[in-house]
Amino acid sequence: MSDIPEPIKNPEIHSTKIFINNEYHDSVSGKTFPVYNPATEEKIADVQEGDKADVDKAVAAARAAFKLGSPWRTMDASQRGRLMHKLADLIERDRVYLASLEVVDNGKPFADAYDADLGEVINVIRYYAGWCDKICGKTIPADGPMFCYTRHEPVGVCGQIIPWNYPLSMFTWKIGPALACGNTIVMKPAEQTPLSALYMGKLFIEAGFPPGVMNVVPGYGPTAGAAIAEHMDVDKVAFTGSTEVGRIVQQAAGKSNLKRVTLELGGKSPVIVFADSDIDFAVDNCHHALFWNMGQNCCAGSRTFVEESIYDEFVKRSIERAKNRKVGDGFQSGVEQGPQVNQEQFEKILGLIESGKQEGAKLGCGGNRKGEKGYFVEPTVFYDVKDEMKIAQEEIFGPVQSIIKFKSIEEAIDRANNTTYGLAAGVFTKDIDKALTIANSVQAGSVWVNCYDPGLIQAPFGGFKMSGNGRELGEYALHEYTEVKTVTIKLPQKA
Ligand SMILES: NC(=O)C1=CN([C@@H]2O[C@H](COP(=O)(O)OP(=O)(O)OC[C@H]3O[C@@H](n4cnc5c(N)ncnc54)[C@H](O)[C@@H]3O)[C@@H](O)[C@H]2O)C=CC1
Ligand SMILES: O=C(O)C(=O)C[C@H](O)[C@H](O)CO
Repeated sequence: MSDIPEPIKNPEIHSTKIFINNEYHDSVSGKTFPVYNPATEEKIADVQEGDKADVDKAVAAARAAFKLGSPWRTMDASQRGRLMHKLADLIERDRVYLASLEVVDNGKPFADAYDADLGEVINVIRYYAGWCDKICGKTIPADGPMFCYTRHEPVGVCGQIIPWNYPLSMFTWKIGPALACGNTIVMKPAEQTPLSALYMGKLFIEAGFPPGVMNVVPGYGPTAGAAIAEHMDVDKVAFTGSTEVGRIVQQAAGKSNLKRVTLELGGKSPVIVFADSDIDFAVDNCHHALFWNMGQNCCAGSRTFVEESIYDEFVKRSIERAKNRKVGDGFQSGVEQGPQVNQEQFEKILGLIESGKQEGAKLGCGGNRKGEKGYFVEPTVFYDVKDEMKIAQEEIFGPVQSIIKFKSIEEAIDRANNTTYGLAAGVFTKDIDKALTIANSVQAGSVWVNCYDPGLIQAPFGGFKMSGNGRELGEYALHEYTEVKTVTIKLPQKA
């Protein structure tokens, strides 16, 4: 972890308006919506509420910016890279402010926001800045007297709908590859956490991006989000969030203009711990795999499978670790866990904890709200969890660990795969054969061996099965933001 500076405990809110064409606008309807601090339940700001009419304006701006001959379309790719590096410089300059904004808006601990989230944000933009002038087509040895080559062209106007768990990280996972490939963007941040995305508008202006390349429309899902997914002039939509809404977005694309769709959805990711692993190391990693970011992580290790012979000891140590987890306001130093993002998530989690108790899982610790104010949940560990229990099947998205016993590797693989999800998986063992057997057998977009979610921005991330479509991060994400055009030229003769 880098040195963590002092946070700004009461960050001034600079941007609450809709960002279109490098200007801030009021909503067409005149409506606003409130944004709350989940640690205090107090209102932070009223934000302009975007809806279809605002999305139409943003799409028109993005379309104009994408027009052939526009400054963005005629800009050298290397210059796009320089703009992105400038944007990363400005985020670095404002890192403490942006991290503080994430704390008041989302609730996460400042040290995590500053180090992990903002660190990732800056790295992602720099990584994709480097790609801008390295996105190449191929020359193809086609039959006949032909000169055949491909161009990797930008898709066009990209709608991007993001969640609240990593407001600025998810923003940059989406804009990084989209900008590197030369697209224009209409972004809808989550209604719970729009503030950092709106502030980014200022940095886009300062970095020198042409108007209309980046547009941010805050608002609700079924209105502003749906307007993007259904829009006839949006060429691609990228979505991160619940599987339920992912399905709606894909249907909306199918019913409108068949826009390209990439989806990064929920998970119920297994972590398989074999008896030969270093038990303290495995306990600590499985703890972080689940409790990181208050459990609000699409790839949270939410089914901890532990081999029978070490099960009791593993459970005992996991409970001790969870009991020591420091919960509190994200601005307090040393805090590991802040509040859940809002009342809806808080109630969903408490409801699932209740179902675990009712269905007979054993409660090792936690199980309740913490304190009287703010959406804090006690770090909770269930053991003797059975596969058919709701807590082992549904995405909880909260600080609730479920520890499950297994006997053989074959059984562990079958049970790990017995889910509609397929986002990630972890394995802890010192036996390379076991590690590779699991890595080759689990249905998951990412498999981590003796680590969990190391956050490698150079490597692709995405889901098998109902955890999504397409890949984010790394070189793979570039394929999701380009159309391949084949150009064939007839030659007088083959030479
Ligand atoms: N994969 C992930 O990282 C995430 C998973 N989730 C899961 O989803 C559950 C519910 O959380 P929500 O915030 O309700 O997720 P959600 O899927 O409703 O929200 C994600 C984004 O989708 C937008 N949205 C909602 N309805 C839409 C629609 N009809 N058309 C277009 N966009 C729409 C929202 O405004 C937000 O920007 C969580 O408890 C968790 O299990 C939630 C957030 C992130
Ligand atoms: O929750 C999500 O949607 C993510 O993709 C989160 C990533 O795993 C990552 O930890 C974000 O920093």
